[in-house]
Amino acid sequence: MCPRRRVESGRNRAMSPILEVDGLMKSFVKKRNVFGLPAERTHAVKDVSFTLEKGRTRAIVGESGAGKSTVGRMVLRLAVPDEGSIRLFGDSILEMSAAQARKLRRRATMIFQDPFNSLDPRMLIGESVAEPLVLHTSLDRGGRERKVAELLERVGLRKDQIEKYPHEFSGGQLQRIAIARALATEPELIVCDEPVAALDVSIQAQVLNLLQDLQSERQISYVFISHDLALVKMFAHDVTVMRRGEIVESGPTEQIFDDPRETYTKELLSAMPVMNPRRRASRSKTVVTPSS
Ligand SMILES: Nc1ncnc2c1ncn2[C@@H]1O[C@H](COP(=O)(O)OP(=O)(O)OP(=O)(O)O)[C@@H](O)[C@H]1O
Repeated sequence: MCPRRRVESGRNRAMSPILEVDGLMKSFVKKRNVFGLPAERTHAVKDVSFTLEKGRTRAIVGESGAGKSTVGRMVLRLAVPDEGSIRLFGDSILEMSAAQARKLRRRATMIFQDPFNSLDPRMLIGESVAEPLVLHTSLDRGGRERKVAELLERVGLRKDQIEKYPHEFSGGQLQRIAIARALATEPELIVCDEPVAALDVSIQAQVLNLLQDLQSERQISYVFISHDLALVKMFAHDVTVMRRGEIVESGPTEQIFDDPRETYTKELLSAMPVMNPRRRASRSKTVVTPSS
């Protein structure tokens, strides 16, 4: 079911991070009193720090409500942390003006779990993919049409599908279209929030293979949010395990899967489905080594 991680060169290891997240805190109002003032807060993210290098993938894993999506949204300034700092491409995104943050949308973007919801049902596919080009580039109509055709072809769709609506596609095709749209401005970072969770198992591998190929071609970095450890094992170079807003453990994928330090990580791993239960005992020997 999972794509095979292709072996790449190790040259990125020594690179300085494109993303540095330090001491992030975020709470939400859970309940308000009769005067409308906050009475109870959810501490969604507590002291979260990690880095991500160019061309690499950091998975953020953990059970529902662990704070994974909130971290992903803060990385792109779609949510503002209460405390902490985020440096993206060397700049502090929390200190940027709104105009600078808009420019950042060219270089850093997001793919969501449900591609149908992330595409406007009333817009033709070609229009949806062209939208970021209208917003962020000076390409003229002809240039945009050529770029959209090239993007759709790259993600495995035909040019003639440009003039169709989202409801005419399968879930896997829609996620490919959402990826084409995300690629339009040639981003260097994509936050992928459960990008294949809504897809059939057979389609998950195809979409992840596409993301991996794009990473190899374009040196894109991914923050890969998932609760599916089997996919994370195949796809990520580094893993951050979260629970109740906090980091439990962080490290290279092979260390987290082969030699987890924390009880919670061990529990998560032991709950991981195994294709053939008789191989459970030897699972640690079958870990696919991510590129290093
Ligand atoms: N906009 C919001 N308003 C209020 N509470 C929120 C908001 N966003 C997230 N939360 C709360 O913050 C906590 C963390 O949520 P978050 O969605 O980040 O977790 P998650 O690990 O991504 O979960 P899931 O895998 O279910 O998406 C949860 O308790 C959630 O209810």
